[in-house]
Amino acid sequence: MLSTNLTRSLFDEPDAPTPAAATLSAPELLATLRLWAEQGWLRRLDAALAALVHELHPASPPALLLGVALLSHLEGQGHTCMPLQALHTQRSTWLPWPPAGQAALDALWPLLPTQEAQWLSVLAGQPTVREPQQPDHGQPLVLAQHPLRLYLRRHHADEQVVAQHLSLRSQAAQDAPAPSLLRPVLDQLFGAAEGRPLDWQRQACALAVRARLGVITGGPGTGKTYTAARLLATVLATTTEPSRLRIALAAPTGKAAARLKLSIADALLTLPQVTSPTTGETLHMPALVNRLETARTLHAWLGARPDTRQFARHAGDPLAVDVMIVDEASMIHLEMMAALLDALPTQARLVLLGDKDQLASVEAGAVLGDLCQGAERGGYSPDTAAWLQQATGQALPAEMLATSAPKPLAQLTVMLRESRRFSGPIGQLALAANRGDAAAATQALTQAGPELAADFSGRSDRLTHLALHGRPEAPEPGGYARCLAALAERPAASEEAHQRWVAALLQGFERFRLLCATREGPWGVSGINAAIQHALAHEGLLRPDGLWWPGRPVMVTRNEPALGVFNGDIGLTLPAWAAPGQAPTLKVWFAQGDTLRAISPMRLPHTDTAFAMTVHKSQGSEFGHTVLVLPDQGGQLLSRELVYTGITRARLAFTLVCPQRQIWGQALEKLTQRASGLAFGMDA
Ligand SMILES: Nc1ncnc2c1ncn2[C@@H]1O[C@H](COP(=O)(O)OP(=O)(O)OP(=O)(O)O)[C@@H](O)[C@H]1O
Repeated sequence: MLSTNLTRSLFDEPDAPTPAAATLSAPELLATLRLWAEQGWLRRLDAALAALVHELHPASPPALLLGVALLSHLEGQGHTCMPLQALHTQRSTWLPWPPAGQAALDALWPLLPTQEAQWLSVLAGQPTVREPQQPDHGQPLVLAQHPLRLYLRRHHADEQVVAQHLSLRSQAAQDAPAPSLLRPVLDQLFGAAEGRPLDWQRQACALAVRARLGVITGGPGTGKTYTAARLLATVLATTTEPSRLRIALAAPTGKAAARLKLSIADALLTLPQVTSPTTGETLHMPALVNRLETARTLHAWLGARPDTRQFARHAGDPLAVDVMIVDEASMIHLEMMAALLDALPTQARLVLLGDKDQLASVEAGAVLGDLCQGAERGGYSPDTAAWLQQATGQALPAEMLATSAPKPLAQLTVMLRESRRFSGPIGQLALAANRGDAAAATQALTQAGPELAADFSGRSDRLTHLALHGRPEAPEPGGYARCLAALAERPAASEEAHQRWVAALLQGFERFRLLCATREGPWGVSGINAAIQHALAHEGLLRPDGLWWPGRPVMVTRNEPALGVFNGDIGLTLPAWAAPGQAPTLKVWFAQGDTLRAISPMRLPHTDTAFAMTVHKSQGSEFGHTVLVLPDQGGQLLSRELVYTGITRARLAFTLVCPQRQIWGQALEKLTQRASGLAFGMDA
């Protein structure tokens, strides 16, 4: 039933509801939401949550029931809250539903208040809604102000945890090395400062040791890991007992973690000699590299428990680390960041590395994006600028100083701007895509050298041919046929030879990958995987038989901590070593740094075939030749960040396959916006 007050207040509005909306009973509204779920505009969960709120409090106003369903829907799209004023003023941005869905929304839209004050009077005091300052009785919803936004309680709690920890960590650490101590260390690591252009890597090193948190963002090849290695050297050179420092390396995926460890170890070994101004001793880098533990996924560090949201490490039983460097931080969602900050001892230093322009995680929240808002413009306070000048010997340009009240997080964040590895045609394409400059991106794709190519033909047979045979003219031709031809060359001589064969096949497979925007449909992951598998079988390169067959590449789709593999890890199904006369069994092989892990397929029930994978799942990985496949229809998943992330997975060659040319332009135009209150929580 509609509450009488609400009905009256809605009818009093100039844009009074259509009678249909105004006379809708709660059961009718809930039935409509279920219908929307059947249409695919909402998830079943979204409609069920509205029903739960109604069940908890049958007098809940319809605006609340519809609002909850929309909030839950937005959560599924990666938002952590629903901005109530923006929902009204920018409806098509937050709810870009198809035309039929829009028409259905139109009919119920008058149920929703148009002004924050009206929302406040509808929601405040509802037994299912809590305001942050009110006692927590387990209300499923939280209403926060300035600006007014509605949360599912879990996200509000996580956001509070993150905001509180970040605020604490952003204060200058009491034991931060004095600028006079830092200066000689940075000069040894980066060369003398005088007469050199501003070096953001040097600034990043200095800022990251000033507080308990450092955020280093930058595009591919801008030297994030190069800087992180120097940062470690800086910490070691300025502490009194460097041999006791416990250093942890982490990333959201196993592949990214392994890559971080290799890059950091390489960078440490090529550092110039550094003498500690504290101890007077020269740092012994090989010893430090030997002491570095294997880099692990965040799930592994935190002790993720399968099928629960619980972690073994938390404030009551924290991680035993002094410095933690986390790469690919753009993939960390709100809940994971809350768990990480909760489990990290307060005195430990946290350094986040990542590219703020990449796709955010599938799960709700875009923490790195929130932290790096405005990073291009610096926003440093006069105090930070003076401290940096003393520590680095370089002055920040005036345009990098804050023009209004300086934000605490800006004082910890540095954006690296010069790409060292990514300056060729792929780099140019990535820059154009990141600017949303479709004309420049298309020109780069179609007129640059053999590194880049585009196929707008819409012919699936051409895509399958590309998947099998690559582009012979490209610096890394790619194509699965070449890689899988080695399947027939399994050595029988020795177990070592067999291991080398497995390692070479895994390496070959990593040189080429198809990345799709979508899962379903002929241009999505499942359709393309099926087409490639069929074509490889047709050419006699594979013999698919049941679910498991030699040459089947798989992606693990669930964390399996007991097996040492995690969601997103990629393996290849190959025979195990068998002594002469014995039948080999099939194993799924994973490369983990320099070692191979073989797991019985029976122990891996949660896997997908992975000739093609989603762009989302490719984050943290790079391939010699990357093929980005866009769908033939637009949709919510397409965005500039998705295209940019796809392009920046390519090391030597990139091919775009886009069956409808206008989809390319549409994708580049659409910049993703994720609702979050983190910045407001931090500034409060
Ligand atoms: N200041 C520098 N001087 C010389 N070489 C550098 C410098 N900074 C980075 N490099 C080199 O540039 C390459 C890319 O650096 P690095 O791997 O640290 O970048 P990244 O930002 O971590 O890249 P990705 O986003 O791919 O992880 C490396 O070979 C590194 O040694």
